[in-house]
Amino acid sequence: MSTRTPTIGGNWKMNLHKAEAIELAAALAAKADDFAGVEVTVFPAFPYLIPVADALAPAGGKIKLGAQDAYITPNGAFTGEVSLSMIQDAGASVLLVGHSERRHVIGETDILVNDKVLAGLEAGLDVVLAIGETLEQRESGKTDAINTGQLGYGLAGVTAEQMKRITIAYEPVWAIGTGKTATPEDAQKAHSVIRQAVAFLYDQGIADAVRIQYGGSMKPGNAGDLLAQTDIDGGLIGGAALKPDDFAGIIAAAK
Ligand SMILES: O=C(CO)COP(=O)(O)O
Repeated sequence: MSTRTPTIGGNWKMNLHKAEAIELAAALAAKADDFAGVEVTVFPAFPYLIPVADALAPAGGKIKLGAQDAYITPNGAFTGEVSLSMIQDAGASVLLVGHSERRHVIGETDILVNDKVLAGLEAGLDVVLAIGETLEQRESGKTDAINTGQLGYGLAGVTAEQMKRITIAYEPVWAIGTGKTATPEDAQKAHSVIRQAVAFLYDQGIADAVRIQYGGSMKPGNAGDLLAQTDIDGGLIGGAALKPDDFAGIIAAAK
């Protein structure tokens, strides 16, 4: 049995306006005692980091605040970007990097993803590194090559000590927002390969300790079977994280 603490993230993406974000955060804060034993993080859109931090305050740190992205350099002339120190100032302690929507829609490269991982760690944040293959890559047999490649690029330069602050999110792109979930067996296979790759890059102890979350149409109804897999240590949730009962149901499944 794994000693890894399950970790469930709610990636709100570009959803919810201020009142809705506060309402959801307050509803989760009210349930925070039920989340004992599971690390829970929410990732609101940038403008709402501060009001969400305030709404989470009654949970006394039991729900972490994360940012969906940040730029790599200190404050300066970078129009439209948000710095690491700004997200920290707003209350975030976790940084999500390399989400497929940033890789495939916004066009972030492996090099920029790696720069963000290193800068986030350097700033003292915990970092969630998201990786995952597209449908075309899966159908052409490249799933493991893509995942291990994105993993290796993403972690380049990350020290063994810093690996304690890394969580990996395996999110098959074809399962995100589509209602198509990877089968527990397929997800387990991918997670196992990712863990072996961490052992290859670092050592077995680090591979055994790192948490690997699954993301892609995880819901209360399928979370139990996915989270029961040996190498699935949690979930990164999109759509179902916008509804407090669904998100709490997934957290309950992670216990
Ligand atoms: O992209 C995801 C989380 O980062 C998953 O999104 P869905 O749960 O909506 O498929």
